[in-house]
Amino acid sequence: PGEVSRVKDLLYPSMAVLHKLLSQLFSWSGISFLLQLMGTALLAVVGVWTLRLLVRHAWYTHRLSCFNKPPTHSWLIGHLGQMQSTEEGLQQVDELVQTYKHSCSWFFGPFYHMVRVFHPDYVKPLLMASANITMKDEFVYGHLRPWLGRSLLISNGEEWSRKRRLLTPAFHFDILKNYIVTFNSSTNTMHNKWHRLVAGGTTNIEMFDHVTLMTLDSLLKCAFSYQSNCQESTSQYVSAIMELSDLLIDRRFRILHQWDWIYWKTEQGKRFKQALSVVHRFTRDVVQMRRALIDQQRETETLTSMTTAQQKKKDFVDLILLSKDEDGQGLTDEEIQAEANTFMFAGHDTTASAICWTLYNLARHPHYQEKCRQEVMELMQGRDGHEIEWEDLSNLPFTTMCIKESLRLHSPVQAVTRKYTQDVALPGDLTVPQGVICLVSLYGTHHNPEVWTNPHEFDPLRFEPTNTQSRSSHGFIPFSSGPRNCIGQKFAMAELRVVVALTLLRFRLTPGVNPEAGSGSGKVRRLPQLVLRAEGGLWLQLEDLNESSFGNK
Ligand code: HEM
Repeated sequence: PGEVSRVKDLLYPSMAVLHKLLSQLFSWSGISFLLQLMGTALLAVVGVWTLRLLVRHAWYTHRLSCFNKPPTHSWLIGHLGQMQSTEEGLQQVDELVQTYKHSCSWFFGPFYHMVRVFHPDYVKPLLMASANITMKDEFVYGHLRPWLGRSLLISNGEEWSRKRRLLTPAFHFDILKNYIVTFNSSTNTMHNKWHRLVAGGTTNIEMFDHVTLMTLDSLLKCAFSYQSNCQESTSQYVSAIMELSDLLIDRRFRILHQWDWIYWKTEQGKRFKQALSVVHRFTRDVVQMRRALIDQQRETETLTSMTTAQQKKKDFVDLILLSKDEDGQGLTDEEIQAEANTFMFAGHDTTASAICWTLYNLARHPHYQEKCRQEVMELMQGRDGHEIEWEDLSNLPFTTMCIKESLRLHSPVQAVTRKYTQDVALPGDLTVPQGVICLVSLYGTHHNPEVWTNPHEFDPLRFEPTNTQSRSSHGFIPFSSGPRNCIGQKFAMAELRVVVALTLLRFRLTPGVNPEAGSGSGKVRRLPQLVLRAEGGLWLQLEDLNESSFGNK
């Protein structure tokens, strides 16, 4: 009882103080005091935040004053809203290139400053800068993170460099050789569909629908050895990938959807999450299954037979599962899933866009189309059937020139963005300050009249070896360049050559008509989204040059 009364003695005074304080707070004067306190705190936070923004703004305005700045709508919002993902947006880039020749500064008021670069001499120091100081910005790449995790495309620094070392062997020529059979068979499936459509009287065909399914089909076989049959019937995984790509584009144009906490509550955010769960479940299951298989083989097989088993493995997931760094460490299952998702994301739309625009350019230039066809026919002379082999790829020089010219004129990727942790010096005493977003315009560089005469004309002869020697190394950069260039470029170039060669062997192409646009001018309006597309699709007329069907059905 003595202890209890001591505790009571101690507690009662403090309880009394607490009671007084609470009653004061909950009295009218207390509430108003509390509100005043909160209001002052809020004002202080907003004040500090605004001051920080103003100082940052003044700092970047000063540092970027060496760059030309196109006129803005207002001092507050700057160029916000002036960059459009439309045909007009691309024409605006042409105007910037005409006017400013190499670079200009840009201001997405009230927060973001940007440097836009579109001349090879200015692009080069930025793309060739060490990967240690190069960063992918969350502002631009952040929306990809829920899908791609911390993968090669969006990671930075040491994490990126380790992943790049581990993944590079998967794109070695010796590995890519094995995929040629897949490129042939996926193309055959697409051509058999075209063959049936033409036989049934449908000759006007939208290319992106068909070619995107074909590139997804072939990537699924190369990445996961998965026979999705997605060109012939609906695949839940493929539909989910397409949904994710569409939703990413949609999100770009909705200001409120930029904040995750708002986005995930919207109808689009919920659809994104749903599609994400389909895609992630698929990749997780494949990786876990393969890991189990490899572990099982390790246990049961001798070292020699293991080597043979390893050699037999051909798909990306197997190769990545087996790759180890200098310390004998490989990637975790989560990391492998992220990379597999990235290959699917980065590889299907880009290659589809490149194929569609190449076919479109050849349709518009029948003499070049015929020259390519002759080249392919000579190559295939005396052979049974149509099968492009690895060794054939280097024997298609003119077709390759047409593909490259198409990649210049209609680059699938319009621009890449970077940030640097140090200042980067450009020619003419210009400096890109650390932390500022740099938009390297692949489109602008490829259409810069200082580099290319008549840049809007399709002229494959630009890529004749004698003509390429005198050109700047950074005038042609569809796969970007430097340490963060495209890891899949040889894969893509091989697939492009197989698809274009087989298509020309089997079909004659002429410009088609978008049925919804009616019989208007037929002028194609470019649509720069995640990759370059065409408004209302890209329509071509097909004439079947062969009676029978092709290869696998
Ligand atoms: C014609 C087809 C393709 C084009 C035009 C293309 C273009 C590009 C470009 C411009 C970049 C740099 C992106 C940036 O810096 O933000 C890039 C990066 C990348 N690409 Fe491709 N790509 C193509 C096909 C592929 C394929 C088939 C794959 C995989 C199978 C692939 C995988 C990647 C990856 C993983 C990166 C990130 C590399 C890194 O940061 O280390 N790409 N691609």
